[in-house]
Amino acid sequence: MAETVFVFFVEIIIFKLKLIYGKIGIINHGGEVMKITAIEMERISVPLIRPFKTALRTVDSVEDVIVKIITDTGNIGYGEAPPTPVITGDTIGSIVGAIKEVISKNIIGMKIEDFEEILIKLDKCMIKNTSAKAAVDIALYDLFGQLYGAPLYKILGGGKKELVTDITISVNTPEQMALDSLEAVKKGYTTLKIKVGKDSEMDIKRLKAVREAVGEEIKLRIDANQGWTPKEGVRILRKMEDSGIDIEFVEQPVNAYDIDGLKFVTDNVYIPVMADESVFSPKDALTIMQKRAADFINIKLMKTGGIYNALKICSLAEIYGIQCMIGCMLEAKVSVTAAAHLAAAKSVITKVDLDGPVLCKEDPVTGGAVFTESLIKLENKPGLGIEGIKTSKL
Ligand SMILES: C[C@H](N)C(=O)N[C@@H](CCC(=O)O)C(=O)O
Ligand SMILES: [Mg+2]
Repeated sequence: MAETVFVFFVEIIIFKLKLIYGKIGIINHGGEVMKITAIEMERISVPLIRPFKTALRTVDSVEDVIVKIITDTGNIGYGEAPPTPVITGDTIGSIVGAIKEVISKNIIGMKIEDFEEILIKLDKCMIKNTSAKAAVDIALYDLFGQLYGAPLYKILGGGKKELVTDITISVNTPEQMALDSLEAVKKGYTTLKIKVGKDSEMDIKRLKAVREAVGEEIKLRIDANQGWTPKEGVRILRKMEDSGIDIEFVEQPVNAYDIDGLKFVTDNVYIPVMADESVFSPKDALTIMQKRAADFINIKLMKTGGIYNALKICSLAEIYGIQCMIGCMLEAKVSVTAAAHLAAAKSVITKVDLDGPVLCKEDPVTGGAVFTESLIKLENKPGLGIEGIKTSKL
């Protein structure tokens, strides 16, 4: 414990020194290559304010792997990956195994200066394992920002410094969901993401109760997390339309692999449909866009394997004229900061579901973006601006 706290403070001091000396030109990365010398992994365990419940699972805490990419210049790039077995298939063990046994062996010794080469290596060195790849990709982008002394959103071409996120209301009884929604609105949230997909008749009652509680001004988006069959989805959504409950969009009404079923829902309701679990790779996104199987795409770094592939989905969405949401799993501030930088840089990302950090009881991360309920503010520090993380050993 004492050792972890010591390392934490030393990391903060090193970071501050780099900021000071970087500013007055003593550290000039202009001529440096920044070689990767090691990849270390630790973990964070953060209790949630309340249980997070979806049609797929119930979780009480964030249990994520923290990745630190160490370089010969003393710079550290930070990344993070949550185990989300029901969506990505990844566990703590699989994330750690993929990084230790495959990814590290492929990228240690490479230069951050040769950025695209490293990202291609990372993408190609193994299939699947998108959470492990995302954690490493995020740490690489952090270092890339540090190498050129600019915050990631600027490196990605963006100028926006603030975002507004929704907050998720877990699936519970209609009464409980109405109370939770009201509490969120009192905290300043203007958009709520309502979890449904468990018992279709009850879902309509849930939505009615929430709408009654929060009034007409609050935007409601719903997420069924694959909970309905295509016909069931159409029936429920039409009932919602008929009862006049205004819904911004519905996320992933049907099974992730049922693209025809997703299209069936999209074609048969007015409420716009967003693909979430159906889209991991840019190829998945392209299929959805070509088939017009959904109206929107939810981009999550843990599904794409990081920013490198997320950018490709953004480009496809620009070409096809499809708006995207940036989402997250149960993630703390490191990976959600990376997602916020991406969203700030891409105007095709018009919707934000980055509530991971505000669902947590504690914040183990110093630095990064500032999360104040619905408001996310990006800092002007190099890369992600992470200063230190209270971690424990794996
Ligand atoms: C946390 C975020 N608002 C969210 O709902 N993300 C996922 C589910 C994440 C999980 O189960 O860890 C989603 O389906 O959009
Ligand atoms: Mg979803």
